[in-house]
Amino acid sequence: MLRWLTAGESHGPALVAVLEGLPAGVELGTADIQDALARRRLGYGRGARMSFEKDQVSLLGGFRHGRSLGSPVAIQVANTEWPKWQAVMSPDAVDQGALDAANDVGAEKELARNRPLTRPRPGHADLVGMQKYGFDEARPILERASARETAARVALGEVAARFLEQAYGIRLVSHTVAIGEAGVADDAALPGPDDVDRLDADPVRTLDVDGSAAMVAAVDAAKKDGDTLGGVVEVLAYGLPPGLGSHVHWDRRLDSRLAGALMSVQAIKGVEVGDGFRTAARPGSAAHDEIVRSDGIIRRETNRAGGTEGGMSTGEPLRVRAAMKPISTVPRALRTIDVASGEDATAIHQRSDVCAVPAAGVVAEAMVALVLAEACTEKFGGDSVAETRRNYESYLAAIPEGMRSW
Ligand SMILES: Cc1cc2nc3c(=O)[nH]c(=O)nc-3n(C[C@H](O)[C@H](O)[C@H](O)COP(=O)(O)O)c2cc1C
Ligand SMILES: C=C(O[C@@H]1CC(C(=O)O)=C[C@@H](OP(=O)(O)O)[C@H]1O)C(=O)O
Repeated sequence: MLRWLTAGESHGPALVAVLEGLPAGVELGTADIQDALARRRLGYGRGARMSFEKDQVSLLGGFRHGRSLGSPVAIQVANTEWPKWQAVMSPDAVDQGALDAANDVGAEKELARNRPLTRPRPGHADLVGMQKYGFDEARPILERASARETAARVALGEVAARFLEQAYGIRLVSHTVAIGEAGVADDAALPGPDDVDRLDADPVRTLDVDGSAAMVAAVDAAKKDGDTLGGVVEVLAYGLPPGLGSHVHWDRRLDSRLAGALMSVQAIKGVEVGDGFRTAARPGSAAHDEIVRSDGIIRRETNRAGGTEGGMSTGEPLRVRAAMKPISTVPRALRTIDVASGEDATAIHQRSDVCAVPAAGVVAEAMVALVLAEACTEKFGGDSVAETRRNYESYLAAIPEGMRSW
C-alpha cells in the first residue's frame, strides 16, 4: 500500500509531503527532486512569482546514502520568499504593528500582503471557502487552494517515477496538447520517454513546432487582452504490464483512479482516457482496438483505449489527458461582490499566471506516477525494489506463452 499527504500554504515557510509504503532500495537524491521541481516552473505564460521564488528541497526522512529505506519518505519544499510573508502567514499570533509593516515592503508593496481580500475571484476557491470555513476574507482560503501545493505533489511524483523505472522499467512523459484554441496537429507523433529534455526545452512543452508557435501566440494575445487561458495536457506511460487495477470493484479500477487523481489537480475540469470523448462519437467497429497475433505475440493494431480495458492496464502505452480551465485571477477583472461592503465590485487581481498549462502537464505526470506506483505496490507487493521486481517477473512468467503480449 502506498499512501501520501501534503501540507503547507502557498506563502508559508514550506510545503511538506509524506509518502508511506515506498519499498527499500529506490535510488534517488535531493538533486533529482530539485530538477523535477524546476521542470514544474517551466512554461510560457507563468507569472513573475515563478522567476523570483525558489524551491529549496530537503529530504527529511526515508532515504540514506541515496537509497530509500522502506520507511516513510518526508520531503520539505521551502519557499525562499518566506521572509516577506513571515508576519502575514505566521502560524503564531502576531501584533498589529508587524501586520501593518507587511503592507509596506518596498518594491512589492502593491501586493499589500495583509489587506483583507474581500473581493472573491469567480473560478477560485475564495467565496465558497469563506462560506464553508467561516472566514470574512479570502487569504485563509487561497493560501491552501493555490496550486503552489503542486510542488509537493511533483516532489512525491519524482520519487514514484524513480521507483516505477527502477523496479519495473515503467517510464512516463507529459506534453501540452492545446492552449486555448491553439494546439498540436491531430496526427502529431506521440512523445516517448526519451523526449523529455526536448519537451522541457520548448516554451509550452510540445514537440510540434507549428503548434508551439501557435500556443505561444495565443498566450501573448491573451496577455495583451488582460485575459487568461487554459488548455489540455497529456500524460503517457510506457512499459506497463497488463493487469494493474481491476475490473472487480469501482474503486480498484485503474482508469477511475487516474481520473480522480488528475481531477484533483487545481483547475482540471475534464479527464480523458485514450480517445475518451472522441470514442463516444464513433461506431463500435471503429472504436475498439482489435486483437491480432503477430510473430506469435498478441498485439493491438491501435490504442484508442489508451492502455486500459475493464479498469486494468492492457500493457499498451497508457494515455490520459486533462483539460485545464483558464486561470481564474483574470487581469481584466471579473464582476464579484465585496463581501465587506456588500457592494458590486471587481475581483482581486494582484498578479497571476496568464497560462499554467505546461506546468499542469508536469503535475499531471506526477499524479499518474503516484497512481501507477500505488497500483504496482498493490499488485506486486514487496518490501524492497528487488523483491517487488521478483514478484513482477514471476507474475509475467506465469502468464502462458500463448497469451502474452510481450
Ligand atoms: C500549475 C498551476 C498554476 C496555477 N496558477 C494560478 C494563478 O496564477 N492564478 C490563479 O488564479 N489560479 C491559478 N491556478 C488555478 C487555481 O489554483 C485553481 O483554479 C483554484 O485552486 C480553484 O480550484 P478549481 O479550479 O479546481 O475549482 C493554477 C493551477 C495550476 C495547476
Ligand atoms: C506559486 C505557484 O503558483 C501559484 C498558483 C496560484 C493559484 O492561485 O493557484 C496563484 C499564483 O500565486 P500568487 O497569486 O501568490 O502569485 C501562482 O504563482 C506555484 O506553482 O509554485
